[in-house]
Amino acid sequence: MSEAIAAQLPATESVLPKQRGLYFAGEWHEATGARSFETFSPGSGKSLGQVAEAGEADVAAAIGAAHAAFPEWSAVPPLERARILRELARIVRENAHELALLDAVDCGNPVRAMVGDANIASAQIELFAGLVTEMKGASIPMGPGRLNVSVREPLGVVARISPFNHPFMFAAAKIAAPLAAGNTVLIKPPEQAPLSALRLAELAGDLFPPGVFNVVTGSSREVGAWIVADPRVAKVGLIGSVAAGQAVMRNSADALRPVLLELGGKNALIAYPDADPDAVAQAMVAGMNFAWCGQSCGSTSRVFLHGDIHDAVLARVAKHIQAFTPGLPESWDTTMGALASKAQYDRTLHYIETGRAEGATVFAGGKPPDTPALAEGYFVEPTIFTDVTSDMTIARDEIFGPVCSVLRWQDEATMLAEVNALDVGLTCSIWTRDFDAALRTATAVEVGYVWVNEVSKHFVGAPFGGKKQSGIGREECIEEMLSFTDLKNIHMKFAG
Ligand SMILES: NC(=O)c1ccc[n+]([C@@H]2O[C@H](COP(=O)([O-])OP(=O)(O)OC[C@H]3O[C@@H](n4cnc5c(N)ncnc54)[C@H](O)[C@@H]3O)[C@@H](O)[C@H]2O)c1
Repeated sequence: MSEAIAAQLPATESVLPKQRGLYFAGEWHEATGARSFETFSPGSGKSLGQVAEAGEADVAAAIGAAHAAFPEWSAVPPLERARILRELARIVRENAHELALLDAVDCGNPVRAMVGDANIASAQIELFAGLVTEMKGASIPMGPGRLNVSVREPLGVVARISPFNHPFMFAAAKIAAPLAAGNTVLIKPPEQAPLSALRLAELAGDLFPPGVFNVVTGSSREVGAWIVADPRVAKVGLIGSVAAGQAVMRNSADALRPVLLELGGKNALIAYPDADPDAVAQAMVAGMNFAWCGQSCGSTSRVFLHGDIHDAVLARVAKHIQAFTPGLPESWDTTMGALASKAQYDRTLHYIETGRAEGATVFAGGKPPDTPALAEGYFVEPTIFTDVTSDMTIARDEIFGPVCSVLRWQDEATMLAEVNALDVGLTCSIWTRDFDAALRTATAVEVGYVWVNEVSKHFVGAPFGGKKQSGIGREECIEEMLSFTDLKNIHMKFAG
């Protein structure tokens, strides 16, 4: 089976985008001064070529194109916008393997997992295509001869800035809601993995009138900062770290511009004494998203095991963790890829050292693999620390690497206080057969997304987002689309 699919995968060179420039106003542009930066494959260390390095004037030109296209696009009837989005979804689905391979070589995640990403992107685009007529307003009966209506209007230029862990999925899926609502978009893909956004523009850019969909690339955070500084941008949606979210919000203050922020997490998996130890062991591993080296905002990297089942769960973890062995991302059989960059690799190894130094026990992994074929890439084995306490650094910081911390608990109130002690609150996974405990805990945890006897999965249409410093706003649902609209109230009085 896997051989047959591997045979269908195109050669890596053939999936690289030919265009490496900036895409705006429906055309490809060189960056000012023909500046560029090099992008590398984190699995092999090999160069994947040059990509345009946008300067401030280039960013301004791309925003100008999006701004100029807004009146035309916002006037396109909703069902026509939906038709174009469905066409986009079809193109994404038809090219899922090619796009997945491109992401695999550029960001290090395994190709098989990235096919899933492309299909999720497609499903989300279809969701928003189906929601275009739900951009409804309301009316208030104000009496005879009067009509009071509230209408929803698109905002204008929406900027979407994304991180490296799901490059294509974020490029494709995150444009759907703003476009469905009649906004134009500018995307800024991650500096570590910019290629799939360029390929998206190659494949689908001409579906839209010029200026409706635009892409700018760059190797530094400045590019994102220039976007945020431009007063013509009506809303910024950022997926990234808490620090970047704070910067975007701060820099949006002068313009009094709304922001949509999907930021980091240090999420808890909580297992009660009645939970099935094998199911919890499996969930511990699944919740870490080891396929993409734990580089997922929703990863449940703090595992709170009740003392009664602590040892029984750990006794079953090895069996499940075996499913994840670091391998070359472009190989169909690979179940766990490479970290996205040297910075992520160094950061992960640093936290592993810190965990050891602070007295936690390495239960699994804890080092790069010994495989010679992986020596040039940024690979780290799936790592589990036991004997972790809540005051340890590895129990507090988002590592964004394949490192899971296991904590033992006895008293529910103490455990919940520890779960809620951090400034972030994105997801939580609760394992119990006791309905009361499940509901009590789901209510008590200060997060935006809770699973009971499930983990890791997202559900198209269900609101995803964080509380506290994990973000502002919700995505993957109708509220995401409505967040790219504003309400206008119109009161009419008719003669006679
Ligand atoms: N909540 C979610 O849905 C979600 C999903 C994926 C990743 N994340 C988070 O992303 C982080 C990992 O990604 P990262 O290290 O690439 O994040 P990052 O914050 O360093 O970068 C993310 C993006 O923001 C840009 N950026 C950085 N600083 C900026 C600024 N001051 N102004 C404008 N743009 C700026 C970067 O260029 C990049 O495109 C983790 O914290 C992770 O939890 C969150």
